[in-house]
Amino acid sequence: MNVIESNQLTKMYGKARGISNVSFSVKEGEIFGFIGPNGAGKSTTIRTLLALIYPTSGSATIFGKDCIKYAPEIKKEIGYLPSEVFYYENMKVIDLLKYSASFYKKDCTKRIHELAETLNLDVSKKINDLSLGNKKKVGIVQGLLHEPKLIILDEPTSGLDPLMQQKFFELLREENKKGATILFSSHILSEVQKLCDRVAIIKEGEIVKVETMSALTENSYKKFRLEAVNHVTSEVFQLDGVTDIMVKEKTVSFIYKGNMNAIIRKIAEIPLQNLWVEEPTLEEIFMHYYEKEE
Ligand SMILES: Nc1ncnc2c1ncn2[C@@H]1O[C@H](COP(=O)(O)OP(=O)(O)OP(=O)(O)O)[C@@H](O)[C@H]1O
Repeated sequence: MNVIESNQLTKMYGKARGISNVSFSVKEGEIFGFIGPNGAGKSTTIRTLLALIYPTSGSATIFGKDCIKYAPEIKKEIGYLPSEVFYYENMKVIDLLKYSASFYKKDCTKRIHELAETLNLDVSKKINDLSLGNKKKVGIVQGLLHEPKLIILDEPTSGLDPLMQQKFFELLREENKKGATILFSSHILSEVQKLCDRVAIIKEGEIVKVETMSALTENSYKKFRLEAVNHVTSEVFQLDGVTDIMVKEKTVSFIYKGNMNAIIRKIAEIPLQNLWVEEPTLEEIFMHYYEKEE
């Protein structure tokens, strides 16, 4: 079953593009990454799914129900951590969390204290006195205290130190093992790689690619780097499957996907000093997608 299904979702801010024709689905039990540079449309997509803003056209379902029409009902089963959190500064953390819990029918007291302990959050403090990272932790506890079936996180790690990020990821993996589906938006590739099963890449408001993490990182792409005896030009490497060519005097690098024999034959035409064949970093793979349609 698909927990989220977005169908040609479009949001215009007046004449300005928010997102256009965004279609993707998140399966039950998945940790799904949503990745793209600043301004790509991640928050707009998430806010539309949560009915915090309304789509200009297109539609989406969550748990099989229209996300706008059934928003109040759907939201009871969602834990949401927005990219920026704002609180009543004078409140104590515990009072804020109890207030958040009061919107749900179950008793969340035990879970609040478990989560606070895992994240080293002192719930007796006033919001005012918390650092940025600790405020973020309040948001995390708030998002998870009712043990939601779907967790939606918009750039959740900003402000968390590396150790806390690790704890937070462990927490998310535990929730996922217990059955929660997770939508995780980020512009940090390495953290998406650590956590997610599948990823959608969004660029300038449009989904460029949806792919499993393993397919993206494992087999298909190779990075070639070679040092020729003489100067070379990029024309030599105009071959199907070659992208991201960079030439600097006698050195050439490019990303290749395709038949290995074809590229090796091409390289063999050039007198070489040295040759490296490497796994591209996730950055290089993603840059390739970002740039592809320009
Ligand atoms: N309230 C708004 N009014 C007008 N334009 C907006 C509004 N919110 C977002 N936009 C525009 O919509 C586009 C998508 O923005 P969005 O915040 O969804 O991107 P994002 O991928 O979440 O980026 P970031 O990581 O920087 O938050 C951007 O061009 C942005 O300027």
